Amino acid sequence: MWLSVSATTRSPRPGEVDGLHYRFVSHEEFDRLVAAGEMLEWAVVHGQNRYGTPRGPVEDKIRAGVPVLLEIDLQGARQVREAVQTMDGLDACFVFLAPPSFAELERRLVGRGTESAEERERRLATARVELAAESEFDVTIVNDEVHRATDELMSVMGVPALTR
Ligand SMILES: Nc1ncnc2c1ncn2[C@@H]1O[C@H](COP(=O)(O)OP(=O)(O)OP(=O)(O)O)[C@@H](O)[C@H]1O
Ligand SMILES: Nc1nc2c(ncn2[C@@H]2O[C@H](COP(=O)(O)O)[C@@H](O)[C@H]2O)c(=O)[nH]1
Repeated sequence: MWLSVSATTRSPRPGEVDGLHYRFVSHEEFDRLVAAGEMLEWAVVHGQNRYGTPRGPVEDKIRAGVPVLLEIDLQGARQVREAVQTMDGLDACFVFLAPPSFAELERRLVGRGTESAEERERRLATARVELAAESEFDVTIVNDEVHRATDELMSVMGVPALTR
């Protein structure tokens, strides 16, 4: 399994590494990637920053027969659903990763401590919109205990559970 590294115009949080967590790019570079058709999908997420999936590495992995995981928002998932329909023989499964409850989602976001109260409210508003779209997805996995949820995701993807 290969986890795609997204490009984003968001600034890195402490501890985030360019090329590992994201490719942190300027607005100009993001514009260039979009104009050159190098994004499989992209969206403005939480009404603020742009995030997108670089097309090349995903296509390389698919050609090599490696299952690819995209961790993207609802708008991106809708774009990928459209794109997949035009790609012969490609199989995609759309997984909705749900929090155990809205209160727990809020508690975790507060615990992460990376946003201002205003920014957090924006993210919670996005979460409400996304939770309302759960039925668009093929499978829901509840992110209660991280290792259990990861194992369930690996099972959906048909790959052996990660060794820990
Ligand atoms: N299963 C879990 N158990 C406990 N804490 C979790 C679990 N999953 C995620 N968290 C914590 O919740 C916080 C938010 O998770 P994450 O950073 O993955 O956000 P996100 O889903 O990408 O949401 P956003 O789009 O707002 O960033 C993080 O501090 C993360 O460590
Ligand atoms: N459409 C896309 N959405 C993406 C991509 N990478 C991440 N995301 C979404 O953004 C939020 C916010 O991320 P954060 O790192 O600022 O907390 C994340 O939860 C995803 O839903 C992408 O490539 N395309």
